[in-house]
Amino acid sequence: MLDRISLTRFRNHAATELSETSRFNLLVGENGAGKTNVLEALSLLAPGRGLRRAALADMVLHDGTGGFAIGSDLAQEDGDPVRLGTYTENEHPNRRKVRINGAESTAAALGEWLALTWLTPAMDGLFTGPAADRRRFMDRMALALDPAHASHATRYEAALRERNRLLSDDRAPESAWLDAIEAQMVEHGGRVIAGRALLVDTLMSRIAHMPSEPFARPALTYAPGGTDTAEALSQALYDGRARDRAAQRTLSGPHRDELDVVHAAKRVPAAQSSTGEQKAMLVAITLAHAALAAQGRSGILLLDEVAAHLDPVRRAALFEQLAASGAQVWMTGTELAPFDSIAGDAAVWKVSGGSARRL
Ligand SMILES: Nc1ncnc2c1ncn2[C@@H]1O[C@H](COP(=O)(O)OP(=O)(O)OP(=O)(O)O)[C@@H](O)[C@H]1O
Repeated sequence: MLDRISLTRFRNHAATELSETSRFNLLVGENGAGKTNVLEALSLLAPGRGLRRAALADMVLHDGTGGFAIGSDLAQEDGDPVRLGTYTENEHPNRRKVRINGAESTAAALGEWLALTWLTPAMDGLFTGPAADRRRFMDRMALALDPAHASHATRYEAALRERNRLLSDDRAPESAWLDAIEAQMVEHGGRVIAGRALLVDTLMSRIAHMPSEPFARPALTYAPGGTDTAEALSQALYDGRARDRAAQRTLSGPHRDELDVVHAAKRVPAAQSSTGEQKAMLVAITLAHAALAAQGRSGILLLDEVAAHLDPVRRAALFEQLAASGAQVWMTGTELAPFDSIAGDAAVWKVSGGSARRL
């Protein structure tokens, strides 16, 4: 469990400290108060770019001097808490540094301590938006099963850009060059394909054990972009050279993957389900992911404006599942009322103007 969370010059928080935290933590306040900023700060205690995928330089308090700093104590069952911290410095506003127990460390090392999962309003369009968002969603979740997944995805993308550049060049590309680039794409793309397939299988086996009511249970299918193994990718790239050169881009590979999501009971694609059903399916995926991510690590769930958007029955079911999940939960809302049933057991802060007051 995270405790003694401090935000220094982070977004609109000049100096905010949250201590005596609980399993359930509620941040309530008006729009623009700085609630999501607290969740974003927590999300930076994990590898990656945080829940807004924003540039680090944008996170420093406007008009402030120096970088930002985020710190927290991670309680241990036996022994002293582990001190986790991440910060930027004035000279390098886009480079983040990490300290664990005071010693310089890496963002990847944070992932060995904490398993962070989040659901934010920005994800509401996940099923209806571009496939690239769903691929990124799969890749972020796949990190829970293979910490190297992100690096394979990045290196595949880099090789893909290089192949596309060669294909769109006026001169015909040398086949030796294509051989070398395709070898890179196969090495990393093969891992991306395997990682996404394993993720979807693992999520589905967890979702299958969830009650089908009151949440809409989603059925997830990984739909590879033409190739479902490294060997098939290798062959498809080789066979597709002439076709891809005519198209001036690579037409098959994991950059064309899809994540198909269907409302399991109604057999309706998630993209055609109601807003509330889509939210409920996202909640189910988030809970399944949180459970698989937390194995051997402390699970932290960040739910931004989720509770108020569910009807009372689903909200009660959400709280029940959260309680059973074992994760530390951070939720935001503009009012306390939707949290009435759990507020008595929760740590509650009123957030306003970039500061937080314990209620
Ligand atoms: N780098 C920054 N420095 C200062 N303020 C910032 C910075 N980045 C964002 N803000 C401010 O933070 C506020 C938004 O905070 P946040 O998104 O946490 O609000 P919220 O409480 O979650 O609100 P809502 O209920 O509307 O989602 C905005 O007023 C925004 O201008």
